[in-house]
Amino acid sequence: MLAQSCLPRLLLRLPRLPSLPLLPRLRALGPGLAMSSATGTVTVQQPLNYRAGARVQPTDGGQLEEVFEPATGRVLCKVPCSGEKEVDLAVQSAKAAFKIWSQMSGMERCRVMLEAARIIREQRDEIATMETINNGKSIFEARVDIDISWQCLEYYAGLAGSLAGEHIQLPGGSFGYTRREPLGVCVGIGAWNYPFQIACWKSGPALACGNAMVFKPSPFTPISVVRLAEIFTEAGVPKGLFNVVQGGAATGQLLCQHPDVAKISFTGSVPTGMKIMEMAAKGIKPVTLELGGKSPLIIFSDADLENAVKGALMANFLTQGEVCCNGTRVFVERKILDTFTKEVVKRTQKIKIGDPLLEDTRMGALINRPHLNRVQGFIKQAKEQGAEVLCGGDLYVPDDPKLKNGYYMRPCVLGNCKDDMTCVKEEIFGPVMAILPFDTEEEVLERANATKFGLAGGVFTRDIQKAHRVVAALKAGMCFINNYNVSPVELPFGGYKFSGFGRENGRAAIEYYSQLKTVCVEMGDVESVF
Ligand SMILES: NC(=O)c1ccc[n+]([C@@H]2O[C@H](COP(=O)([O-])OP(=O)(O)OC[C@H]3O[C@@H](n4cnc5c(N)ncnc54)[C@H](O)[C@@H]3O)[C@@H](O)[C@H]2O)c1
Ligand SMILES: C[N+](C)(C)CCCC=O
Repeated sequence: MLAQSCLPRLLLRLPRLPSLPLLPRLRALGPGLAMSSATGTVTVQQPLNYRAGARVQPTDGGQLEEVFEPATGRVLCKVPCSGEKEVDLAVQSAKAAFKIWSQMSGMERCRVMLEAARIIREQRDEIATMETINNGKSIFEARVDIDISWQCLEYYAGLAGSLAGEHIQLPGGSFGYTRREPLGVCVGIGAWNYPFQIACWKSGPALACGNAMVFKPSPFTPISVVRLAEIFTEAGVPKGLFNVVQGGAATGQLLCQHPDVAKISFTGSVPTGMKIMEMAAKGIKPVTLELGGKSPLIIFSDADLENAVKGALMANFLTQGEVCCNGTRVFVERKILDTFTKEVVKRTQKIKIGDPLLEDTRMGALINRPHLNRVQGFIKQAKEQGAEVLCGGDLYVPDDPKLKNGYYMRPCVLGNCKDDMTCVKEEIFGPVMAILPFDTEEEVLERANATKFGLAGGVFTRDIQKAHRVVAALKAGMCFINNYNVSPVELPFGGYKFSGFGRENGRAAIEYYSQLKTVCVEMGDVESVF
């Protein structure tokens, strides 16, 4: 399914890289990860904080967070949460590197970032393997994530050399100009569904603009971002430009409240986003919020059915459905409801679930046991409220004994859904699609927009006017016509309403990682009022 739709566009334009000999490939995983390519065999021993160009143990590491391998339920490592002292050391390290990096020309920054992109590309399979082991998504998808990651750094490297202000003529030969300047030390806080990619979506524009960064990944997925930090150092950024602190809410709060932090870029849930915004308000810090969603996907009866069905699966089942912009409310024009539903169910049942490191797996394990239970709870409640489970929704136990404690479930399609059901209103963040029939364009738009969220939306139709009319009326930041969940880094991504504000990717992100200085130049004498 994925191979036929988004991948050619994402990948085929890339020239092939020569494959690397085995030893450098293993070394590329970093000294901390003794890795074979098999699920259930990994150990992580080295420190996962990164400061001043090296892996470090936090000076005041507190509580230990267990990190799981979702495919097996094994503990991969225990990571100490960073305290106030470690957070301060990371910020000071970033502050020192900022002085050097911000004085470099855009072209100099471009070269370093291109080298980082090249290294990621070269080590794509190894990084994807780490991501799969720690997140549970299929290796097939993780490779796409890593491709999007290095493309993001390449894109912002390209912009770094052309960041510029304006020249404005004023009367009498006077003039003004603007300078686009970096903000300083930016904090990135990430969610667990796209650990490496989120770190690149934040560090790419931040570093291109001349900022430094301290990044805190989710405590569930602390592993791959440290590799990104090492790659930046190998590529030639000043030591301390990109630092990693590990921890959960308490560490995140210390970062947000640190007086030397100039900006916060957050990806995560709405409730945490509210707290981040409050902390940012107290420090008058600009903030980017990439939050959750419950996005509509509208299928009109004139759509190409084959594409619409593929689009609905793309909109719901990538990364086990743990995707912020998923089109989980699938509105289907009543005329094609039965045909569409039958086909969607048929293809959903064929999705290969299991060991995420196997090449033919298309759905791996959910992030952890509590989250799997939460998703199961939504399905139970949906049934109680009258929805019909058309397929899946139950736990899946793979035959392979080493996977028996992994967090697997069968992707679920719900029929007989109503707009006021919990499964239709709340973000489930799991592989659960709700199908909702509609009759008219006006009606479906009203219903599609009747949500507090506004991250994404999609429409499938062959009618070009209708397609553009519908997306213009959707109150969502990222809209798709005749596809879903493709993510070219050239396009800005971000939400409306409770889904947040600010943008990642595209030129637009530059606005959120820089500030504008205006310079007014007098060419004549001062005409004083006094
Ligand atoms: N819009 C997007 O681009 C996007 C992308 C991915 C995920 N998401 C959203 O993220 C959510 C799932 O991710 P999650 O469960 O990791 O979210 P979460 O809000 O629980 O945690 C996100 C991050 O915030 C940190 N954090 C938690 N409390 C904090 C606090 N008080 N102060 C500072 N930091 C704090 C966490 O440790 C983690 O690193 C979903 O709602 C999903 O839609 C959005
Ligand atoms: C790469 N995707 C599929 C567009 C996901 C973006 C990040 C949201 O969770």
